Amino acid sequence: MMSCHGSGEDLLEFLLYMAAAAHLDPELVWIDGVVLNINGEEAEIQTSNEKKVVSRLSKLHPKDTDAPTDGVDDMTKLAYLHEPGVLYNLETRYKINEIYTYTGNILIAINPFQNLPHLYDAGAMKRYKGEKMGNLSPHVFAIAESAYRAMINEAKSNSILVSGESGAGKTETTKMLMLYLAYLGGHTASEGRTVEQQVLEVRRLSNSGLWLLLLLHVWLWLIPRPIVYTCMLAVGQSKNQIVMPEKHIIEDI
Ligand SMILES: Nc1ncnc2c1ncn2[C@@H]1O[C@H](COP(=O)(O)OP(=O)(O)OP(=O)(O)O)[C@@H](O)[C@H]1O
Repeated sequence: MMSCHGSGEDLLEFLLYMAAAAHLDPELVWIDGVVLNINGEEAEIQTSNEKKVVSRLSKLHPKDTDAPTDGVDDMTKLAYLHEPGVLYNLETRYKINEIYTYTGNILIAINPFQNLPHLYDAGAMKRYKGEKMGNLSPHVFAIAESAYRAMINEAKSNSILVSGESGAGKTETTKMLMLYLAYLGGHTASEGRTVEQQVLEVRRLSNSGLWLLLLLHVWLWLIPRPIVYTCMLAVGQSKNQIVMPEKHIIEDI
């Protein structure tokens, strides 16, 4: 919690908070506002939707007033890392069609529910090729690039974990990953099909692949537990992660 010091004017200027907002509007989880007065453990707040509310100080979270108006591309750059701060940053970026944001080396992707072809065209793939993660704006291609380079440099298999609720965009994201990996693999034809065609054909198997995974999962529950834990650990240790936040959380900001 930000400390309160200085004159009354300082208070207005410095104490910007986000308040739990469910009691203002059931659609909202958090809302930003300015603290007008503090009385003991309670604060009077002017919210950004022009309402005055009283909230307990313990329910307020400091807002990062130094963050750029269009948000930060990596959550680790936020001065305060708390739930409303993270959601506010994602929402700010989403409004300007920046659907990707890093948290360290994890990529958070938000479903744009619209086509953004400029994000995935040949020019974009060319830009990300050979670039280290973090040199360019957050992108699913940067994750694929980093996984691919690590695989080549360490001469070991690599994996990318894509997780999120149903409809969050996992399939679309996986398509983009495969598109980029196919691009890196070159376009040399083998058995009459280019690498790109072959990789994209694998994509069509993905739904039946999911059923196989489900069967594997059921089977794993029938065999001794240590084996199950080993498999889960292997997934948990994947360095390249893409997380798709649940839709309702983003919509509730
Ligand atoms: N990056 C994106 N660009 C444009 N549209 C997208 C993107 N990601 C998702 N969408 C849209 O959202 C829809 C749902 O996405 P998708 O099928 O990838 O979700 P999913 O997480 O795989 O869902 P499920 O787990 O139910 O299979 C897509 O059909 C597409 O219309």
